[in-house]
Amino acid sequence: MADSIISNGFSKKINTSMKQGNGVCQDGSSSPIKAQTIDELHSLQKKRSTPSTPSGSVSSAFSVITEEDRQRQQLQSISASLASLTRETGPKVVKGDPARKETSTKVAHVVHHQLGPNISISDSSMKFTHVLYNLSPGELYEQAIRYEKGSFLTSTGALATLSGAKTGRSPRDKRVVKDENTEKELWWGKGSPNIEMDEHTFMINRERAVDYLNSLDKVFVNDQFLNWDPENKIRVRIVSARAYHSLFMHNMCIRPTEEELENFGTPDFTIYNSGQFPCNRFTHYMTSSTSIDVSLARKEMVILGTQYAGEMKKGLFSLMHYLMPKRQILSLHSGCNMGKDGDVALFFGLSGTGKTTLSTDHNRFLIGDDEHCWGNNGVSNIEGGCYAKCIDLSREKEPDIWNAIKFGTVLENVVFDEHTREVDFTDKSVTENTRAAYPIEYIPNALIPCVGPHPKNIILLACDAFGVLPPVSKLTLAQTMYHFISGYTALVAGTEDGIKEPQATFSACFGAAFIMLHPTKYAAMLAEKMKTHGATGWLVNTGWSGGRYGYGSRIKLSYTRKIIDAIHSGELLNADYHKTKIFGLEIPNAIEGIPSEILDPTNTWSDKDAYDETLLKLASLFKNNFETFTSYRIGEDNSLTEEILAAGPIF
Ligand SMILES: Nc1ncnc2c1ncn2[C@@H]1O[C@H](COP(=O)(O)OP(=O)(O)OP(=O)(O)O)[C@@H](O)[C@H]1O
Ligand SMILES: O=C([O-])CC(=O)C(=O)O
Ligand SMILES: [Ca+2]
Ligand SMILES: [Mn+2]
Repeated sequence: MADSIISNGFSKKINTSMKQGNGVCQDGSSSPIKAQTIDELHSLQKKRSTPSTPSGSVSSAFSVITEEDRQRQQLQSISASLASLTRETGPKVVKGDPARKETSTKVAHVVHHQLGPNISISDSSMKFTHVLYNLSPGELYEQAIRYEKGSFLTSTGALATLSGAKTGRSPRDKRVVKDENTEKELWWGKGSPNIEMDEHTFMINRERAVDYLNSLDKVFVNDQFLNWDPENKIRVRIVSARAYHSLFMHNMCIRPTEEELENFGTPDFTIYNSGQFPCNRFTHYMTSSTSIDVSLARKEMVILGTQYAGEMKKGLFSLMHYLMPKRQILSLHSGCNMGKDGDVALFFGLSGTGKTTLSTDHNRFLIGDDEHCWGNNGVSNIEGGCYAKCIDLSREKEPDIWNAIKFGTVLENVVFDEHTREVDFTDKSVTENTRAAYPIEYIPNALIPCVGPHPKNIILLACDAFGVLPPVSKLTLAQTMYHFISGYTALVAGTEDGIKEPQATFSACFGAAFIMLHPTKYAAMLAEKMKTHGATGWLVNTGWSGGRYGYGSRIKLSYTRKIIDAIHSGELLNADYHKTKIFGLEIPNAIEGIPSEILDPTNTWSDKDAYDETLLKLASLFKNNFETFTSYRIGEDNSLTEEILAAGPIF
């Protein structure tokens, strides 16, 4: 009797002896533990999480399937995702970490295969693939720290990771299957991000990725959602080999509730991330050891040869750029926030121009920092998280982003102190593209669910390293379209001998790398929506002022924030303006809190000839870039097209 241990692990013996106070000397004043052995103690530590749907016969009157059936269906669905198409059978999948004896012995949920008489059994079809399904951040931290080199806890609790040889996306290795449908539907050829491949080659790469995943002891599977608009939610499954990838997507996609997960069903789209494993250079179409392949017909994406997690995020964004316009919904590479009065602003811009920095605004509600949809009911965020640049991040200038770097956040490619684990955000030793991926609710004034009414202001951000664009200008609808289609920014690329010249980048719709249809399709939708809802367009230069890179300096973030405040408040809508030469931009004469002279670049450049020369140079770059679009029609008739052409630089 005395040593009977009841099933939940509590020892009666210890409990009774404690109550009786039998005079035995006990060390310390705290109450003794309810276990007799170390193993018992450890078993007390972890409470099993209960499924929110009661299992077994109790609920059978209401639920159609039992918990056990549901679990089996879920594993079958995962096995089907991982099926080798040549062997026509899915791997044996089992839930749990293979390193844990308790889980690996419970192999009751093995998927049953119907092996036909002609299908030979191979070694790989005999082994188990352990599935780590929708793990929590805590579980993923442990997996990363134990098994992935370069994973460390930083001083604020964020997980530092290394993305490997690739620290940015590989747009020249992004391929899309061209078949009879996509040949007609998608944008192909010059300027298009869609590099073609045939279906057979896709299958070769898919098989390579799936075989790689099945050769592992364990894979991570995330079932999550895209798009906060409930009517246009997309279910995605991400199969990956690294805890880093699983945690990144946990943060970046919308996290399902327990109930939503139970009813998840078959995903609308699946990513196979075998990024540690290269593609085969002898395979047709391959030009490097990296390939990121999309098949819209199969609703699948395969990643080989790059571990950069942004490929998954932006691969899904490309998918949305295909699916949403089919439903008359515009997909946008933009940040989005909302004021207390419900005024919504969109922030377009290429990488590094300020979408995340400026949409994260302590005085406004954050709807999202990077990817949105604009439909008939308003805007919705596609994602469940934010992806901020971290280089030179400071607590003073960007407090909300700084504070979001805590437990659960993935910190990519940052450098930290070996001992204190404090991150040095100025260190570019690994890359300049250091990043933090965190759930959107880590920003205190995030609006959940992430949806809002129709936008009032459309802010086009350009980081102009030539320093000739004004800090802010008000645009006509035609000018907004011209600059939207141009998608200009200029960054600084270092050359071997140390001379640093600004490099103009034009990327249609401020995200040519992600669009799937011709840019004019998105532009026409934007024009129509801006007209219908009376939105105003603005061009904001978050780049250089007072001279080009090397002479002037980047405009202070605090000034840009004041400019943005004046747009939101309506102050700028009714301000006095004057027009610039060549670009014909309307510059406000004054803005509260900003020295007026900085608003017009003709004041800030000390060398006026250099200014004129640089302005002309940029204008001709715009003109050359726009040439490819002059033959396309935008909107119902030709009038908007002509207006847009006339809204470019004139010289
Ligand atoms: N005046 C300014 N306005 C905006 N950002 C500025 C300014 N000056 C410096 N910055 C810096 O520029 C960077 C803007 O990066 P941000 O993360 O907002 O880019 P993004 O547009 O979201 O790009 P991506 O699509 O790649 O995520 C930040 O590091 C920010 O601190
Ligand atoms: O995709 C990435 O790596 C980062 C990003 O948001 C962009 O480039 O627009
Ligand atoms: Ca961003
Ligand atoms: Mn982006």
